[in-house]
Amino acid sequence: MITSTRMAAVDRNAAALGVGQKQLMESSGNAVGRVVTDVAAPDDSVAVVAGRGNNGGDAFVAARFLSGFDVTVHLLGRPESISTEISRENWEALAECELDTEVVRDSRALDLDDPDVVVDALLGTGIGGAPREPEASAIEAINATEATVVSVDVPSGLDADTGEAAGAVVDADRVVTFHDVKPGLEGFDGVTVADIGIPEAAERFVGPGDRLFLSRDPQAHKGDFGRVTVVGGGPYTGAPALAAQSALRAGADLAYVACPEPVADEVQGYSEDLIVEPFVGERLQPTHVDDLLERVDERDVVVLGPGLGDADDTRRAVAQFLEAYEGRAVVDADALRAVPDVETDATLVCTPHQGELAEMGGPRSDDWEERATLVAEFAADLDHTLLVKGAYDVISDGETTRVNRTGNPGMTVGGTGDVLAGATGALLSTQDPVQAASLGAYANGLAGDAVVDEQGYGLLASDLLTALPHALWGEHDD
Ligand SMILES: NC(=O)C1=CN([C@@H]2O[C@H](COP(=O)(O)OP(=O)(O)OC[C@H]3O[C@@H](n4cnc5c(N)ncnc54)[C@H](O)[C@@H]3O)[C@@H](O)[C@H]2O)[C@H](O)CC1
Ligand SMILES: [K+]
Repeated sequence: MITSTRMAAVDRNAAALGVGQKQLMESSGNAVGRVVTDVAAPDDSVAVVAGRGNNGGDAFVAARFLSGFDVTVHLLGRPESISTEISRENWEALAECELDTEVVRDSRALDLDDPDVVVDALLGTGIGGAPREPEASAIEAINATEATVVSVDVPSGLDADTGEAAGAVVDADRVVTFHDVKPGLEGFDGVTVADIGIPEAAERFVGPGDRLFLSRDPQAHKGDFGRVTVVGGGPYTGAPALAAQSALRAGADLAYVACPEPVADEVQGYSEDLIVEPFVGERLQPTHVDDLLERVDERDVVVLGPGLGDADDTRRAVAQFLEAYEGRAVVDADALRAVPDVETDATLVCTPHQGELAEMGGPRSDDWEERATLVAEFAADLDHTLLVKGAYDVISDGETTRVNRTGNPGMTVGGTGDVLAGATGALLSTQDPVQAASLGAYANGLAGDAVVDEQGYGLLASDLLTALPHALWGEHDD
């Protein structure tokens, strides 16, 4: 089962791995051609009804695999309005090959001429809202025929994620969908899921396509993108400041730092963008927990751990906080070792390096594939999401397992883990835990790669802060 955003992300990741959209379109079209050949009788007439997006492009390709039939390709709309290069190229190839094509400028002129088979390629996963004209009338025209209807990817008019039809929808006999079944097709008969050659790596490895999950709604207002509270500091002051600044750089609207009084001025000194909320005493202690829980109750995410130190009473405070907290939290550094022993309703993303994972009772393996399997098993036992840092970061909640390959040896410098924790915290306010951790690891590593490309090694964790926004939202030529 795959949602349309995840499908678009996998598509994009496949392209970044060198398997481009045009290759996928060729495979999609070939799969459609095979199913039509299956359902049609020799000499059947086939009417291909295509839209201006890649759904139509798939059908232009399919037409080339139907040479044994009497095929007419009807393009709904002007060729110059075909919305993608790869679709336009496939349309032009049909004309060059003198295949029977017709440009339908006005849907009333769409004459399907009573075909035996219709290939419905008007609208696929790119649909937005109820079908407008001329697609709406074309859908009615298709439904008015006696033909066997084969829909490309999804019946035109259907929302691939919800299975709802906001308006007209094609009454399909068969559906040829690509790569994985779409949620909206559940319960449909006659669905063929075609493998179109998307490499498993396009799903396994975090890539540029994963950034499609980030969106900034222009109607947004303060706080929509997360109020993040870093609970840290004590023996160390840089760590909570890095984590909080990183949360802002990764899109949080507000970053608070709850830290011991004696270091509050120092933490504030790092950046005026932080809202520092000191608690009395040298370090986090159980007496602070109730007030802390109250403070974070109205906020989105807590980042627990940077610079906390591992005094016994601090460890007890961490455990007590986690047991009572029911929100979303990133748990890092000294706070990690409390996790295996606490019962909590909180949604946690734990970000250990391999040494910290071992201290949590987790597995060790230098082989990333074996580590991915072992981490998934441990995450399932813990019932939380793990982001295990390494040359290959492994992210898993026990169900979904991703691997991130961005980053470089320059990032072993102190503080990069604090930056990762803060960025992941910001993302956790709008993304599901595995996606937040995947994007956090990807962006942190990409930022590190950008800094090292620019200046060579000698990277400072604070250098990542300025590179993070581009890593998440910038245009990349990958
Ligand atoms: N990996 C894969 O799954 C692949 C899928 N392929 C095919 O690509 C389509 C998605 O293509 P896309 O260009 O994003 O959009 P569509 O063709 O589905 O439709 C967009 C097209 O239609 C217009 N439009 C949008 N909403 C409406 C509406 N409500 N009324 C009228 N017209 C509308 C819009 O302007 C565009 O012109 C996917 O389904 C697969 O078939 C790739 O071929 C290969 C890999
Ligand atoms: K379709």
